[in-house]
Amino acid sequence: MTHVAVLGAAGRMGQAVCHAVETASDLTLASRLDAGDDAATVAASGAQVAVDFTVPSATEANVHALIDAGVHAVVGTTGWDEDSLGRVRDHLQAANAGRAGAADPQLGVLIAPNFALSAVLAMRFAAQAAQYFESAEVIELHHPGKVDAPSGTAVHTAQGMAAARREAGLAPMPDATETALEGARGADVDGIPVHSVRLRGLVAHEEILLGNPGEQLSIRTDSFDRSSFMPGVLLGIRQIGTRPGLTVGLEHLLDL
Ligand SMILES: NC(=O)C1=CN([C@@H]2O[C@H](COP(=O)(O)OP(=O)(O)OC[C@H]3O[C@@H](n4cnc5c(N)ncnc54)[C@H](OP(=O)(O)O)[C@@H]3O)[C@@H](O)[C@H]2O)C=CC1
Ligand SMILES: O=C(O)C1=N[C@H](C(=O)O)C[C@H](O)C1
Repeated sequence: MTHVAVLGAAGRMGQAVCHAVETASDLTLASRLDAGDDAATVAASGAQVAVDFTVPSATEANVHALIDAGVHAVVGTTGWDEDSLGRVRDHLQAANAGRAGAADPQLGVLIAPNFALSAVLAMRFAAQAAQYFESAEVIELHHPGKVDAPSGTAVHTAQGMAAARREAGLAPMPDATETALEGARGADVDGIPVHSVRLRGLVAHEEILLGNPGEQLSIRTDSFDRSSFMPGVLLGIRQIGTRPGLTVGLEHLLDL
């Protein structure tokens, strides 16, 4: 039986994760934490794994506190960049070196921009397709309660496509626009325009558009309900104990 703590338990994702953990026969919900609670206290609740769906401003400090407390972490919160990921990687390396040969397990942290299978596949397909098209843009569409823009998924998608374009030696995308209003062409993520829509009724959606003369490829992922993220979160909880160090992206846990 794996004991699980949930950080951000009262939030939209936190509530769904608590329910998923409570209904899984191999997991026990050890503690629920929210704003004002100290992440270091999860070890006292007996949790071996903590799940973080909080806010971008809190998640990195939570993860460092969890590493210090000797608890594996599964993180869906957005806001990570190369610097913050590097700090977690270094912290884990030092912590695990200190635990080498000890009875305590080596610690793992999984940080995934998106836990939905459709989104993970969309990102993979977009990176595969990117080198074959002159033009590429990303449109992400979310519920209006979302605190950040662009979405972590859109940033990860655009970065993967930009890397594939660079490796293939593609020229910058054609774009003769003289922008009259700032923002009209979206945010620039490694040269790929990313557009953010916030609309009541939506949950989490993304469309990747790739264009060539006379043709277009559209790749679309829709999370109509937060249940779409739960199989990925549960997979992360079940596997993180056997994956020491930092893993970024659910694709590494899937047989894709
Ligand atoms: N990777 C993925 O698949 C997914 C990622 N996300 C991401 O997950 C994050 C949460 O999303 P969502 O659930 O919609 O957001 P919510 O705003 O609904 O929930 C966030 C919760 O975290 C709480 N919180 C804030 N600070 C802390 C802290 N220091 N410690 C513990 N809890 C804290 C908030 O409490 P209070 O309101 O009192 O401040 C709130 O209850 C976002 O970054 C979102 O982008 C969302 C869906 C899927
Ligand atoms: O805030 C959300 O809702 C979501 N956030 C993540 C993101 O920013 O990519 C994942 C998903 O899109 C839902």
